[in-house]
Parts: sequence; structure tokens; C-alpha cells
Amino acid sequence: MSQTLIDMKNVSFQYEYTQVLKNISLKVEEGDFLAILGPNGSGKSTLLKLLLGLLKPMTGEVQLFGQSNETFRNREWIGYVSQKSNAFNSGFPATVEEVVKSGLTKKTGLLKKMPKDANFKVIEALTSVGMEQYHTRNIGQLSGGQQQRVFIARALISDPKVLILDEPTVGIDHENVQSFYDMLAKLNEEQNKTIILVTHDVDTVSNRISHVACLNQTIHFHGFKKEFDTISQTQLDNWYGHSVRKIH
Ligand SMILES: Nc1ncnc2c1ncn2[C@@H]1O[C@H](COP(=O)(O)OP(=O)(O)OP(=O)(O)O)[C@@H](O)[C@H]1O
Repeated sequence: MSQTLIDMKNVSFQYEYTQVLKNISLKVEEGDFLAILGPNGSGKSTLLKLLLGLLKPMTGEVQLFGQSNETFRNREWIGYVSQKSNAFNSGFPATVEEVVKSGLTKKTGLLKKMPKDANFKVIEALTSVGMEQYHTRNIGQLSGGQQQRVFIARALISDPKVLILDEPTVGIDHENVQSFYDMLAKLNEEQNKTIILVTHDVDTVSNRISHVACLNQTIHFHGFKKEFDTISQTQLDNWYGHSVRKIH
């Protein structure tokens, strides 16, 4: 039986005066490839911050790998790629391999020595995302989509069990979105990485994804991608207003 890696139990959260999340219950099982879909301001980033332990719920509880988020210590089991990571300007003085290697400090700590096999791990992580041939390139000279792959390699180098991606397809042109999802599906299927991505764009909820959760302050739907496909536009409009449209 697959293990529950993330378990949000009746979680609510508000910033000073704004209630953002209400009674969120969401389970993520090992091997899931989950898209959390919600329009701007629906609480996606806040939900991720709660998962990462950067915010504490007002009520309810977040459990990671069966432990309370407050006492959970194995942070390297969770790899995170933020929304703005693929926005390097072309003059940024770091090579692709330097960027990926910096992901090892999560395990070693900033001042500790790199492991002997660090260079091997860099190439291994870059190979997983199809970017090994760019290892000596300056990060700022890559396209948005290529930079995104490098940041995923940076997260992968500490061998996380869960990979969390915030709006990963922003900055990737339409023709390359499919191959980007193929790469993620390979990580999911061949390396058994559990993947959670958040997106505001229903059009990027690819068929490679196994599960979808619809968020707008609360979880309106959580189920298989196939079930999500049967949800009508009228129903989505009720949850989201008109800001999320299905493209056929
Ligand atoms: N630090 C903060 N203080 C007060 N209100 C905040 C703060 N951060 C976010 N909010 C508010 O909380 C709500 C949800 O924001 P959040 O960033 O979680 O949504 P989101 O779905 O990630 O949006 P987007 O797709 O635009 O990034 C918004 O109304 C936002 O204005």
C-alpha cells in the first residue's frame, strides 16, 4: 500500500485580516503527480508555504511523512522550486553546474565540504532533466524553460522524495510545455518522485498528471485527472468565477 506523504487536516489560515484558506483537507500519496489548480489569489502560494513549514496553520494540522510539520526534521526529503527561480538575467555569473551543486548545501550545510561525488551527482541530476550538455553554460544564457529544468536538477540533487513546483510552466513557450511534462512524468514513473505542482492555468494541466485538486480558499475537488476532465465549465465557473477556462 502506498504511504501518505502529506496530510493536511482541516487546515485554515488567515493573514492579519484576510481569510485565505478554509478547512483544507488534502492527502498526497507516494507516487502521486498532483496539480493544484486555482486562479490568482486563491491561496496556492499560501498552501505551499504551509506545506513547507514556512507558515503555521491557525487551525488544523499538517503532517509530513506521518510526523507533525512542527517536529519534522528531514526537510531534504522535500524539494521545492519557487515561481521566480527561472528569472536570471543573462549576466548572472554562475554556471549551470554551480547552480545545481548549490542544491547540495541543503544536505551538507553551507560551510561543510562538498561530497567527493558532487560532480557526478550534478551530471546525474542534469541528465534526469535532459540538460547535461549545458553544464558549463552560464545560467543566464538559457531560456526560461531550460532554466526551470536546471532548478529542478538543483532540487533533485539532494534526492528528495517529493518535488514541489510553483507555476513551473510560466516562461516556457507553448510548444515546449509537453516535453517539459514528459520529463516530469519520467521523474515520477522511473524515479518514483511524488510531484506536486501549482498552476493557475487549466490549459497546462497535462494528461501526464495523475491527480488534480481545485483550490479557491477551500478544496472544491480532489481526484483523478480523468474525473477532473468530466467537470463542466459551469461547475468550474461556480468555483472560480470566470478566471479559469477549459480549452478543448
Ligand atoms: N503576506 C501577506 N499578507 C497579507 N495578505 C497576503 C499575504 N500574502 C498573500 N496575501 C493575500 O492572500 C491571498 C492569497 O494569496 P496567495 O499568494 O496565496 O494566492 P495565489 O493563489 O498563490 O496567487 P497567485 O496565483 O497570484 O500567485 C491574496 O488575497 C493575497 O493578497
